[in-house]
Amino acid sequence: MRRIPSILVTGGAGYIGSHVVAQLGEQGERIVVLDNLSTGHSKAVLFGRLVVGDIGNRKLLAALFREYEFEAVLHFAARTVVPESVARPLEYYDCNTARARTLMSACVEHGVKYFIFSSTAAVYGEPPGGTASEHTSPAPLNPYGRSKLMTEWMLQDACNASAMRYVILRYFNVAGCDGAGRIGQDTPGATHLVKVACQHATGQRPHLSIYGTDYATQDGTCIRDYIHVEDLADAHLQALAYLRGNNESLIANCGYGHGFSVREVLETVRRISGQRLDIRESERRPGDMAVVVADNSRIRARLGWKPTRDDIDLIVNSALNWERNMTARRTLEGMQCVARPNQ
Ligand SMILES: NC(=O)c1ccc[n+]([C@@H]2O[C@H](COP(=O)([O-])OP(=O)(O)OC[C@H]3O[C@@H](n4cnc5c(N)ncnc54)[C@H](O)[C@@H]3O)[C@@H](O)[C@H]2O)c1
Ligand SMILES: O=c1ccn([C@@H]2O[C@H](COP(=O)(O)OP(=O)(O)O[C@H]3O[C@H](CO)[C@H](O)[C@H](O)[C@H]3O)[C@@H](O)[C@H]2O)c(=O)[nH]1
Repeated sequence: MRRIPSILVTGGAGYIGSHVVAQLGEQGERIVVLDNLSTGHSKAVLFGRLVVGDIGNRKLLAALFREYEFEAVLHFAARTVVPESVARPLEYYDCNTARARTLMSACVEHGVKYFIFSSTAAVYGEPPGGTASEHTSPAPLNPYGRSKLMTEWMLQDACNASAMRYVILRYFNVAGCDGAGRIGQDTPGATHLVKVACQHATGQRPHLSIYGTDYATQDGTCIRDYIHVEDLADAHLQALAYLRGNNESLIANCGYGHGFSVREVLETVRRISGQRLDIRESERRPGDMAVVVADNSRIRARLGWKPTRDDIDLIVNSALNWERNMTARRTLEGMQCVARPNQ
């Protein structure tokens, strides 16, 4: 039987993966999404076939690789909540490292050409001076970052020993959603600042906390490099084109190269939403770094990546629109539930 040429996207029902699937689909790529729906949602998969299953399921992988000829694998599937990784480290090493190994092994066995891996700025820990370039030595401070760094190393070793090539993208702080409002960040238990601030501004959380106001920054709060999810999705399409262009494997940071403090982000959410925010100043969150910003010169030079949404107002606006739509949808679903018994 002739295998169907396709691209495999693991975790494609999740926040970032679903945005990449949308862009790949719009470009006419044939896609198979493999997702166990632990934090993802089937309705977020706008293109391609969704296979509900786990990246660690060897039998399922064997069946998929028998049916499809995967030219490339884009690997998003992971556990992603840092405090949870501290409390339950072995679950993170299992999902992010051990199961990734099972996936990689199937890729090498079946001659996948390209592997694009979702890594994280968390591999840098606290970069000296606050800015991380790909030359900065990785020094992750939590099990999440370590589980991703181990997978980077495993991927590099697997590619060195085979014909597979990789792009490892180290994302900084991802926020915002699809410009058309079809998909967004719907990850249960998300702890990301922009997400929780927009949830508060739309009445889904009673208050907000600033974790630490005594950092050595201008206003005492932590600084991060917030990147719009659609600019990040562009980087994946460019990474795929780069690998198809017969270029060598690459590690690249994905961030804008400048940051905003927690207070600046919250002030933006207040201004754009027009809502008064109930903000409480709390203790530092364990494991937080004062400043984490990307040196993005490599991704610009090597992938030709030119972000077009480097605007905190735009990021917050799109995240707010998503939360408003979600709230409206839930209200409607609630009304339908109430209406049904009387029908
Ligand atoms: N969100 C961020 O700010 C951020 C920053 C840096 C890196 N990343 C990385 O980006 C990737 C995507 O993150 P996200 O924010 O979209 O998270 P997410 O939780 O929304 O998406 C992860 C997806 O993977 C699926 N999944 C998890 N374990 C699986 C498994 N064993 N088998 C199959 N599917 C599985 C989930 O159901 C979900 O759909 C992750 O690898 C994460 O480490 C995210
Ligand atoms: O309710 C909140 C949530 C966050 N913060 C602060 O806001 C900043 C950003 O926190 P996020 O949780 O949004 O993001 P992190 O920088 O902790 O980590 C995120 O970005 C990292 C990359 O830098 C990793 O990829 C990680 O997976 C992802 O959660 C931190 O100083 C945090 O203390 C608050 O003050 N209040």
